[in-house]
This record gives sequence, structure tokens and C-alpha cells, in this order.
Amino acid sequence: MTSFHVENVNVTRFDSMPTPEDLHASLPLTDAAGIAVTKGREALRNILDRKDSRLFVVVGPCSIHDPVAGLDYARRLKKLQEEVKDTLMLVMRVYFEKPRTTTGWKGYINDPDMDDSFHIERGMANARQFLLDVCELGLPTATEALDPISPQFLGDLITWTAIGARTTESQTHREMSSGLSTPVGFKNGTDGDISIAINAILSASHPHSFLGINGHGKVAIVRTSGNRYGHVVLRGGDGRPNYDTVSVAMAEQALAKAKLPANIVVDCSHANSFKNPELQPLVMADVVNQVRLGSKSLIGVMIESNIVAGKQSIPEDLSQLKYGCSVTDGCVDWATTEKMIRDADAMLKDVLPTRRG
Ligand SMILES: O=C[C@H](O)[C@H](O)COP(=O)(O)O
Ligand SMILES: C=C(OP(=O)(O)O)C(=O)O
Repeated sequence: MTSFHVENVNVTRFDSMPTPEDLHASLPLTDAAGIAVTKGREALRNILDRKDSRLFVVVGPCSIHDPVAGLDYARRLKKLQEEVKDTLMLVMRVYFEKPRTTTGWKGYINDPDMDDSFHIERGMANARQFLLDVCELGLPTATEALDPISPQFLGDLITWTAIGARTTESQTHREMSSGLSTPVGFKNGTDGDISIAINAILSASHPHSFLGINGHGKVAIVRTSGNRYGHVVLRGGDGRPNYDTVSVAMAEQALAKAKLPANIVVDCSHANSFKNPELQPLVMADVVNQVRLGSKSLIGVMIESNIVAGKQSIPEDLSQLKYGCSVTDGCVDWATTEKMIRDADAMLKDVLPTRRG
């Protein structure tokens, strides 16, 4: 028989990975972490169902690259959470998977050593350890679900999930979201189109059957029941912000037309601040002011924040990395983050008791 070289033409190698069950066995969910996740998801569902009138704030680094600095950040956030817990629910951004416009570092799971060695097996284990550490502090976590297989490894440690602007229109991500255990925020597209986020919420609310893996790492037909906690995240697009009152009213109308609850989160970063982190406090103050003035649909905000302001490129010699500074998008520093959150707390104290519906 003639042999044909027609399969895996562009694949150079398959390396093995531990199964999700292997990783769960070596890094099991602890009681403290399980409580943080369970309570965090319940609080978020209550916010989305309007049984809890607080705003939730997804806040933290654009991406995690140094677990020591990441935990330092988490401890600060945990303290702040106690201070503002009557008005705000803080959820730490713990992003390990970065969607790139073209190329670039794709995050801590894909390349934990940041040197193109791509030790995904170690990245996944480190990511699970980091999530466990954060959850054990009693802090809920938020992440972007980019790789459709990762949730089998990490999903039990996540409280809120984002589907990013580059993948909201993807059927694979909508199917995956229909089976995720957390509320899911769908970003508008990079061009500002919010209709793709609304279609994603509708799609993910239905049951789906699709290919995936099970806990044993075996290819499986995944059958889901649908996720009724999808909502829109406005992140601006096409060089324009979309957190202003008119854009929010248009999003409310589009949600009403699709017979979906008016649940809207504003991402203070990305196109809403023209990727200039220093503008994030202005966006946040504007959103909180809209809530003060009676907006019922704004239920959350996102902030890209780190210990140190700005961003840095990844140096060849990693010992040159600046501690607590983003290696992806620019962030506000810790002092600014505290001020943004404390100011929001002060502005919301007297209005939240009357905010329902
Ligand atoms: O939030 C992160 C970035 O905006 C996103 O990953 C795209 O990054 P890039 O345009 O630098 O590739
Ligand atoms: C990639 C991100 O955002 P977006 O999908 O809105 O670009 C992000 O929040 O890290």
C-alpha cells in the first residue's frame, strides 16, 4: 500500500499532559477554597438576580506572570474587601490565558518560564496552585476562559469567567460557556459590536453537545444544560468607549429586545480608556455616578490593576523584571486601585439600600 503524508502535516510533536484528575489529586480543592468559590458564586448570582444590590468589581493584573507578586496583590485585595464589603464585591482578576491580536506571550499556562519553552504541563499545575492560594485567602477569582480544555483543570477554583472580545463570536466558546459553573461575562467585539455578546448569551443559555475531554483526559461528548448567568461586558471598541449613558441605554435596549435581563458590566480598561491605564479611574467614577443617578442595569466593573503602574516588556534576562508590574496591558498601581475602590464605596453607601430591580 502506498503511504501518504497527509495527516498532522504541520504538527511537530505531541507531548503528554497530566489528566484533570491527576492534577486535582495532586492539588485538591481544600475546604477553605471550596467555601470561597461557593460563597463567591452565590453572591454573584444574587447580584445578577437583583437579590444583592452591591456592584461586583473584577480587579487585578492584566495577567499573572509572577505568583509571588500575584499573592502579594491578593493579600492587599483581601484586606480591602473587608473594608468595602457592604457596597462592593471584589473578585480578583487571575488571568492566565492571553488572547493576542497577532503574536506575543500567551500567558502563564502556555509559557510559565516566559522564554518560549512552552511548559504547558507546569504552567497548568502552577496556575492551579496559584488559584488555590488565592481562594484559600477567602478571595473569589475571575479568569478569561480561552482554551476550551483548561476549565477541566481549573474550573472548580473560578468564581467569574470572561469570554474575551476576540472569542465572544466563537461557537466553541459559546458551547463551553453553556457548561461552565460560573456566571459568564461576554465582552463586546473589538470593533465595539455588542450584538455578538447578546447572541453569545442566548447561545450559552441553551444546552449544547460538543467535543471535549472528561476528567480522565479522554475525548468525550460534553453535554451541557445551558448557563443562565450570561451577561454583557462593555469594553469599548473601534477606538471608542461605550460606557457613557447613551451607550449603556443602547445596550439595555438591545438586551430587552432579546428578552434578556439588563445586566451590564463595564470594563474600565481596553478601548474604554483608550488602553491608557491612567484613565481607568475616570471611567470607574463615571459608572459609579450612573449608579448613583439610578442606573439599575450596571451591576459590575472591571479594573486592570497591579502593584506598580504601567507595563514592561519581557526582558531576555528575567532577573531584570520589575516586581509587580504588568507584562501585558498597562495597569493602575495599588494606591490608585485603593482610591478607586474606596471612592466608589463612599459614593455608593447611601444609594445601595434603595437600589433594586
Ligand atoms: O488584555 C489584554 C490584551 O489587550 C489582549 O490580550 C490583546 O493584546 P495584544 O493586542 O497586545 O496582542
Ligand atoms: C483580553 C482582554 O480583554 P478584551 O477581550 O476585552 O480585549 C482582557 O481583559 O485581558
